[in-house]
Amino acid sequence: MTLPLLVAVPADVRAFETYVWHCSPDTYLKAILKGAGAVPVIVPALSEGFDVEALLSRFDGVLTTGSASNVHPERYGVAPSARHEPYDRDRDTLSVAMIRGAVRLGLPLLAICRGHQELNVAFGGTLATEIQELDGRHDHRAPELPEQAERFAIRHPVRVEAGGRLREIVGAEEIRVNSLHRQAVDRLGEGLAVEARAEDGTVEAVSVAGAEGFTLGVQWHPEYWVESDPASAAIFRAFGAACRAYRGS
Ligand SMILES: N[C@@H](CCC(=O)NCCCC(=O)O)C(=O)O
Repeated sequence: MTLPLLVAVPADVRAFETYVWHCSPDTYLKAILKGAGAVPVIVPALSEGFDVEALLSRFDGVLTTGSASNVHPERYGVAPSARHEPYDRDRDTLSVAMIRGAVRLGLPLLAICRGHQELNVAFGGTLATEIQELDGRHDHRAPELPEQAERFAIRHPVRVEAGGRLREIVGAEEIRVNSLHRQAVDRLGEGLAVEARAEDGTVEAVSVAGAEGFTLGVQWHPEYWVESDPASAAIFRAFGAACRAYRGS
């Protein structure tokens, strides 16, 4: 029997009906299955109760998802304000630990949107909030439309840096991406390399320079169109291949 590839996904913590849930949107889980050929495993945000790096030794990759919640600004030395809310501090704790552990172990890491921001913070970087209010910046928030497919519609170009990991994956100097965020990388984390930028300079993708394993953070959402958009499919294919290679290593 061949053991399936397993990808760890840190849960969000949400209150719903009369319970607190540890959960993750199905679009990421389906993209891991269909795009990377791996089985997603949601890890509850209870990392005070277990050794995260020991847990990661049971996995072949890590994917950190997007979320409407924001990384708590105290994690990057900024005083909290209503402009940084809503928070999910248990998600912060688990996700940052999984990111650092994955990079240390050489475990493939794909970090998406909030996950991309967590990657930057995990390496000592900072985030800007409400970037649409900053001079010269575009509005990167989701359009206020009812249909999810309209909110996640592909709508702006990003320039892919020459010679980087992402350029190798997508094979193009420009791709078009979707955008559903109001925060973004401000000061780049120690040892991170910019892999793509939007026209307004927003950092849209990063990698960990010199990392042993596959590491890619993207501000957009390749999971949403993984079955129809070539660049999205290429990202998940490369992540899956890295997980298979890691399993074989
Ligand atoms: N909260 C952060 C990260 C944004 C993000 O992960 N968006 C995912 C989709 C959220 C939605 O459905 O609205 C930020 O705002 O920058």
